[in-house]
Amino acid sequence: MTALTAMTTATRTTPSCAPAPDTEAATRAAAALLTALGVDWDTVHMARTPARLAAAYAEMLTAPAFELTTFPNDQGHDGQGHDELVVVRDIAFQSLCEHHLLPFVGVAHVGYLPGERLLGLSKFARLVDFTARAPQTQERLTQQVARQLEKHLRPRGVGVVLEADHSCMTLRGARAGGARTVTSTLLGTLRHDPAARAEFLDLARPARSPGVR
Ligand SMILES: Nc1nc2c(ncn2[C@@H]2O[C@H](COP(=O)(O)OP(=O)(O)OP(=O)(O)O)[C@@H](O)[C@H]2O)c(=O)[nH]1
Ligand SMILES: [Zn+2]
Repeated sequence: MTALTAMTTATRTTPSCAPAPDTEAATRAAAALLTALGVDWDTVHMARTPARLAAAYAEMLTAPAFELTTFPNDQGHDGQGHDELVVVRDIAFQSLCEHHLLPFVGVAHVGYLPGERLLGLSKFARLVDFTARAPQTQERLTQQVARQLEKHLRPRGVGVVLEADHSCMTLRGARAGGARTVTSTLLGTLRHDPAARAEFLDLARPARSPGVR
């Protein structure tokens, strides 16, 4: 099958989006919050700060729609398709912890053992970004990315590893600067087959500083 044919037989799925934010109401609320916190924002320099704050949160909470394009997995040797792991490492993401609405920022390593469908490579990053733009916990974000891949690709296995710095834990509160949280969700063969699990986790191994074992 040619690449062109594969394109024409790709299936596309547009994930559903949250309703558009009411930026005027958010701006009024941001002004009230700053006032309640004792911040004198009604100055030449800060007059637009409530609007900027509202816009910043609206941007961080609004997921851009995209199409989750998949292709038939029939282009390998003898039309057998690709039957080994596909892993996209180091996908930068940012989200907001649902407890403090402060950012947690890190990288995602996402992979799968293909079945009948292959995913367009850019869609790993789009799916992570789409899922991250909401009040989240790292655990739920990890699981939601994995479940979306399972639902749309019906692969033999899925693996997702996220590493992130939570600013609610590093910039305030515990002030555990440098602490990094690692979460994983493994499904199908990657969960149950020890060799496949080990191979995926090796490929998705959290980055280590030079000299750290
Ligand atoms: N499991 C999990 N916890 C998170 C995540 N993001 C933030 N938290 C935690 O949510 C908890 C909220 O705890 P609370 O005691 O209600 O909030 P708090 O008084 O501000 O707690 P401190 O952060 O310890 O000062 C904190 O322990 C946060 O570190 C996440 O993605 N997953
Ligand atoms: Zn938090």
